[in-house]
Amino acid sequence: MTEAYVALEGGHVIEGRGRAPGTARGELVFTTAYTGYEESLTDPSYEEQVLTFSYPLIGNYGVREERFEDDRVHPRAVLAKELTEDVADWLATEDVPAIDHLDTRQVVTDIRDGGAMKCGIAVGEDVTEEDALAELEQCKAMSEHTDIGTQVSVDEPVVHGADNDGETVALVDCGAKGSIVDSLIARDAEVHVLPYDAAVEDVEDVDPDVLFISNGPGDPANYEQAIELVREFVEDTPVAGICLGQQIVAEALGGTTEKMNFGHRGVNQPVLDLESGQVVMTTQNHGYTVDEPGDHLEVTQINVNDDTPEGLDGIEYDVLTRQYHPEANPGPEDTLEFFDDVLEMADQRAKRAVPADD
Ligand SMILES: NC(=O)CC[C@H](N)C(=O)O
Repeated sequence: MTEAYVALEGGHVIEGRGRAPGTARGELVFTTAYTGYEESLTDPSYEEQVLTFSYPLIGNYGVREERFEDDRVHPRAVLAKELTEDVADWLATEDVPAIDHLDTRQVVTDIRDGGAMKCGIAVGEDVTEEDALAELEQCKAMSEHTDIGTQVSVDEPVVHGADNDGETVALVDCGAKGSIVDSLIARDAEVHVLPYDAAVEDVEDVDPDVLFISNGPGDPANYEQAIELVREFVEDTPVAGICLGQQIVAEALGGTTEKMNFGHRGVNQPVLDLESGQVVMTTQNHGYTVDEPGDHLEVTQINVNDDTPEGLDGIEYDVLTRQYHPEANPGPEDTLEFFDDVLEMADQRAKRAVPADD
């Protein structure tokens, strides 16, 4: 019989039904997303995390590659109340341990009370509680994954939309979701995807209209090179960022970030635009947040639930960032116009740089 154990920080072990074998460890988090499991499971931002779905049935519309955000599953393991055969088989093929028939309400309550925590997972014919505890023992805190970018980034620059006539984007790939690239290409941008540790010269070679910092896993403070790029280019080049990108931009420009208790992960996080007064529903997946924006950035959007910064604008620089995922996938498409706004910012800047001949 397949055994399946989750060892929680503090040593409490819970038992479930094994659906995909293996051992794993990671930061235990939950998402309230009720659809979009293929997109969430292939989102590189979940690297080094163990993902619990709070929605009880996961997999009821199958598994289709065209909905993937990357070419592999990123969470180290998956927990749910009920996983369908399709999803369990997919995770087994990907060597990602999966457990269901757990009381996920209790797991979510534990995370809400204790914060995102370390955990150890063991699933297999003859694994024991001790195997899960041994994984927990070796589990690192998220901030200790100091070079996590190397696990999720391209190794070499890749160009998408080379025939496009629009803005040239240098996208620093800290674990970019495919939909971010797709959203830019769909707006006629030429997208140069650069490694997370790209040098200043690599960006200069692209000569971009906008420097765009992607989403990605882990602690923003560990992306020192991307922070440096923002500092280096922000005076002369518009800068944009999504999720980790917003945090990196804040770190670069005198702001601060902090770890949240259990973060925001779901597809119905309400965000208020402070200027228009409009509230939109957003997709989110983050465990860190901007604390202080610093003197060069202004908070333009906030989370309705806890007032954390959701959008930043540059005060004297051309900067536009979002903490949520405007590209959706999964989730509501209320915020896709962020990409239009970023490309418009780049276009306006280019026009200012080359005064019209009259
Ligand atoms: N989706 C993301 O980019 C996540 C950003 C960062 N790793 C966080 O957890 O806050």
